[in-house]
Amino acid sequence: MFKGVDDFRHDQPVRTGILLTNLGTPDAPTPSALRRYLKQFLWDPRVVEVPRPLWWLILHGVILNIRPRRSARAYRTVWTERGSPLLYHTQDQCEAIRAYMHARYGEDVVVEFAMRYGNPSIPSALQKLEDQGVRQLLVLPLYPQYSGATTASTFDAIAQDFMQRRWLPELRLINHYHDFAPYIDAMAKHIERHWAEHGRADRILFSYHGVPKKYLLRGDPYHCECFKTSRLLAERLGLNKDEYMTTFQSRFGREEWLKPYTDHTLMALPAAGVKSVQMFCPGFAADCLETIEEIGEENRDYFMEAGGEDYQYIPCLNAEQDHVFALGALLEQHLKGWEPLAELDRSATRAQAERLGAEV
Ligand SMILES: C=CC1=C(C)c2cc3[nH]c(cc4nc(cc5[nH]c(cc1n2)c(C)c5CCC(=O)O)C(CCC(=O)O)=C4C)c(C)c3C=C
Ligand SMILES: [Fe+2]
Ligand SMILES: [Fe+2]
Repeated sequence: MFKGVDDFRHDQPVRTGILLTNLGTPDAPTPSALRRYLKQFLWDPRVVEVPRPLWWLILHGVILNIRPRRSARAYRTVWTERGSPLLYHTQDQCEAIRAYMHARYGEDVVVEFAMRYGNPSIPSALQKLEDQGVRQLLVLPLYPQYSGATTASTFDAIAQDFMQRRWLPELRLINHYHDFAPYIDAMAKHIERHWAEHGRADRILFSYHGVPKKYLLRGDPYHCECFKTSRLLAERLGLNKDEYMTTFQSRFGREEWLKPYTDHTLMALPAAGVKSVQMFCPGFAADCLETIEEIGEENRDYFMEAGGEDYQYIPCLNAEQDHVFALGALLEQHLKGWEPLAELDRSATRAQAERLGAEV
């Protein structure tokens, strides 16, 4: 009940909200759903840095007439009963992190997820959080390496939604976690488990989504952060320089992208005596079209046709427990400054977690 001018909304609990985001995926593996998705995605000036009148003509005149049908065919090969892999892995991650936070902070922290393009949209998730009384908002874009094309674009979408709102929450956006020790460790353990089961290969390739080379020349730190993740992961795994490589996948269009290219590298390796490879994608928090179909299938063919003998794809961390703990630790590090969570973190948390049965 409203009691006075200094007591506005006193009866609502003040909550901290966590918003997990990923890139997004079409609603269905059909040309019409792909057209809708690609139209929103490829019109984002953070993704395609081509001057607008010209890009509108290319997008509407060429790309949206060809690509939706081709991409729909690719999406059909990865689609499941639960829909797109990117969507259901993100759903699972959200549920696991919600359980993690609930065990520690009870009702004081709420967790939702959203997609930058497509559904569930960022505005719909922000509305859900506002409806739950969120006054402090921590956003974690599930991109370990920062890029303007991904992390900054997520910020744009939040800022655009905020333009329609009167009472903004406190906002913190996690920029990147490419060198966060628990994330490196979760990947290393995941790869070691694969080695324990399948043995090792001549070489392991760490393949990251590419961006046009001009983004690097214009100051985007993405390239550097990918190489740093690879180095830290290799150090943690005890790999020599000739036992691993960093490569870039998923080119789009004709211009030069970050090199070395994953596909060209795989075509050249057998002739250089590398007959077995293992592929891992440290930049993808969840398996999606670009990992399952492009790395798991398409690139396998390039390597085998060039004379390769053994090709293994190591899946992403998805909702694995070590990953959830790493992301949970990352979020908690960023929650620290926010009262009363700092208090809760020290004393009440343990008792609360016990009372709630510590689901995680
Ligand atoms: C056109 C330029 C593109 C840039 C730049 C780009 C950067 C970029 N993308 C990811 C992560 C993902 N991309 C995914 C799919 C995808 N990416 C592009 C284009 C660019 N990406 C397209 C056209 C598509 C759609 C699929 C297709 O038609 O080929 C996905 C998978 C989505 C899914 O539904 O499974 C992810 C994830 C990053 C991290 C990044 C820059 C660092
Ligand atoms: Fe992409
Ligand atoms: Fe692709």
